Formats: sequence, C-alpha cells, structure tokens
Amino acid sequence: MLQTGEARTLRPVTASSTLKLTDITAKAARLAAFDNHEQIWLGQDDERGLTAIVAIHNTALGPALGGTRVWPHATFDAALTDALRLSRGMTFKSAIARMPFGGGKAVIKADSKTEKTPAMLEAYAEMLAALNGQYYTGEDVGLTLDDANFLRERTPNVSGTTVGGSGNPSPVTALGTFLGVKAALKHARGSDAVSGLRIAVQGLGSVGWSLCEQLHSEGASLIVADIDAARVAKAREAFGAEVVETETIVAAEADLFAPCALGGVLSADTIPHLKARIVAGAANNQLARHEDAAHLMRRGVLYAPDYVINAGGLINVAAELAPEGYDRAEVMRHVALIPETLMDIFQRAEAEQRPTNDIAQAIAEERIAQARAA
Ligand SMILES: NC(=O)c1ccc[n+]([C@@H]2O[C@H](COP(=O)([O-])OP(=O)(O)OC[C@H]3O[C@@H](n4cnc5c(N)ncnc54)[C@H](O)[C@@H]3O)[C@@H](O)[C@H]2O)c1
Repeated sequence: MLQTGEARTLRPVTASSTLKLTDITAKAARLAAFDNHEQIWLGQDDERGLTAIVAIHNTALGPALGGTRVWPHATFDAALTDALRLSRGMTFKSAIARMPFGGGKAVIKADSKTEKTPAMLEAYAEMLAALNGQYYTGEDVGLTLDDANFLRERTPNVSGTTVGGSGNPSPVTALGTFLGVKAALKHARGSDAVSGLRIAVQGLGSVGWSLCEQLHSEGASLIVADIDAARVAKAREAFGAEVVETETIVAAEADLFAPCALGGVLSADTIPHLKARIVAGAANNQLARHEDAAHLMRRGVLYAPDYVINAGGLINVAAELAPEGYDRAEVMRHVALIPETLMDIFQRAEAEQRPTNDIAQAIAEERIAQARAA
C-alpha cells in the first residue's frame, strides 16, 4: 500500500501494489550531505526485494534528472549519503550545461550481480511512475542499458534507452571530455594539439576507451591503467599504450591526467604525487573533498571540474526529453559548448585566483538563483 509522509504530489501505484513509499526528507536533514534537498523518497518492497532512495535536490531549472545507482552500501545512511551527494552534483551539472533540468539521483541498495531481479525493477518502475514526472532517471553504476530499457517499458520517466531513445550516452560523454581536454591544453599551454603529448588515462571502460581512441587518432602517447587486465592488454595492442599499475597512474610522468574510473582519485594523499600539470577526465566526483581543488591550484595544476567536462552524457539523455524530440545535431552543438564553458571558468579562476571548481559552482548557483527569481 502507498504511504506518504508529508503531503507531496504522488500518484498512487495500484491498490494491490506491495510498494511502500515514504517521504524521508525531514529525516535526512540530520545528515551532513543534506544541503537543502527538496524531496527524498524511500521506496520499500519486501516481497520484491527493493530498497530505493530517490533524492531530488533542486528543481528550480526543471524536473530532476539523474541516473540510478545499484550498489550494496554497508548501511542505509551510506546509501542515503551517496544519493544526496550525487543528486546535488546533478543540480550543478545541469545548471552549468544550461539544461532545463534540476538535480536528482537514485540509489537502489543491492548487489547488482546477485540481488537485482525483474521483480525488484518492476517495483522500482512503480516508484518512478508514482513521482509524477518530478524525477527522470537512466543508467548508472549497476544499472545497465537492459535494465533502463526494462524500466522504460513500464514508465516514461527513463531516458538514455533504446526503447525509442538515444541509447548509451558514453560516446557523447567521451566526445565532450575530449573537447574539454583540448580546451585545458589550450589554456595551460597555448595550443590544443595533443600530438606528441603524454596523456595518462585511468580507467578503460565505456568513456575511457573512447577517449583513448580519439587521443590516439590525434597522435597522443597514452599511459593507461585499469583493474581489468584484458582491457589494458587491448590498449597496449590497439594504441601502443604504456601500461602502469592502477596505484601509480596518478604519479605518471604525463602532460595531462584523465581520470575515467572511480571518484575520489584526487585527495590529500595523491595530489602531492601528481606530475601532470593538467587534470581533465570524465570520472564523477574526482575530488575527495571540495578543498582539494585549492590544493591542486597551489601546486599549479589546472583542474577541469568533472561535472563540467563530463556533461556530454547528460546533454544527450536530456535531449530525449525535449518537447520537440531527440535531435542529434542539436546535441552535438550543445556538446561543442563544453570547451567554451571550461575556457570561461579557467579564465575567471586565473583572474580571481580561485579554484576552478569554486568558479563553476558560483556560475551554477547564479543560474539557479536567477531561475528562482524569474
Ligand atoms: N558513461 C557516461 O556517459 C558517464 C557520464 C558522466 C560521467 N561518467 C563517469 O565516468 C567514469 C567512467 O564511466 P564509464 O561509463 O566509462 O564506466 P565503466 O564502468 O564502463 O568503466 C570504468 C572502468 O574503470 C575501471 N576501474 C575501476 N576501478 C579502477 C581503478 N581503481 N583503477 C583503474 N581502473 C579502474 C573499470 O575496470 C572499468 O574499465 C565514472 O566515474 C562515471 O561515473 C560516465
């Protein structure tokens, strides 16, 4: 049976549904990561094995948009904190990319390899439908394209599918990242040429591999690391890449470091070892702490804020939700603005002697405030 906490606009699922929805916004306010989230919903279905959190951070610019992560967090608070941090990041990512969407993110607390079932996803689709178009979702860690298609067949609040959609957004993310790498090179070195430069790429998954292809085709020398031995072997073969250990790639003798694996790679522990003068890659949440950007600046490292350079995928999935329908050429025009946005951030950061992520956040907050005032 559907149960709600405070009065929010929710559509009842069906009379026979075992899904229970609870508004946990007030409860979540005790957590450091809360940051004035507008709505946080807990979806529980014991029969179908679902524990899901949908966090809607800010809808000043439009309905919340952000993927669904399936991850076996050790505790409920860890899952909630993850959802809160990720959804806040989506608010800034959408605002800086000038998308008519707000920030949201969902976490399903489960092991995607052993606990994700069609019944669980059925229950989750009901949860998404009940949110009345306030939140749109798609792929993320642990939620595959097949899963997104499954959800999309049951609710319209899913994007980045092949059920009448544009499919995997990773190639568009990689293109935006490549253009962003060039912008960072132009700012730091006066030329955007990658030919002859040594570029270290951490993570050879969907985005990292595609980025390597583009860098290699323009003559960069690649240094790569991945926990997947088959992928690094393939990169050695395909690009003549130098392979290093996953622990040492941050310290590689490179002109530019492109993190394309997990978050938290730039920290008080790793930054002192960084040799590259530029960090520009696709991974989300690259900084362990917000203050780490200031540390990078003090060391003379130019940092391309992650949610600015990796916005290509978001631009692509958001385009599917446009009233006029998906337009590939429009997506490409929008992605081509990523380097301009980065250049603006780099120039302002230099002029004001402030970290690049402070400038990016200030621009995003300004846009949200303007939308609120309008
Ligand atoms: N796919 C997108 O469109 C998109 C959009 C925005 C941001 N991102 C971010 O970009 C990053 C990569 O995304 P993806 O879709 O390519 O993911 P993916 O899962 O396809 O690839 C990640 C790769 O990183 C490797 N890896 C994991 N831990 C590692 C470690 N410690 N050292 C080195 N390699 C490691 C994995 O083996 C895998 O090959 C993620 O942080 C993701 O959140 C992706």
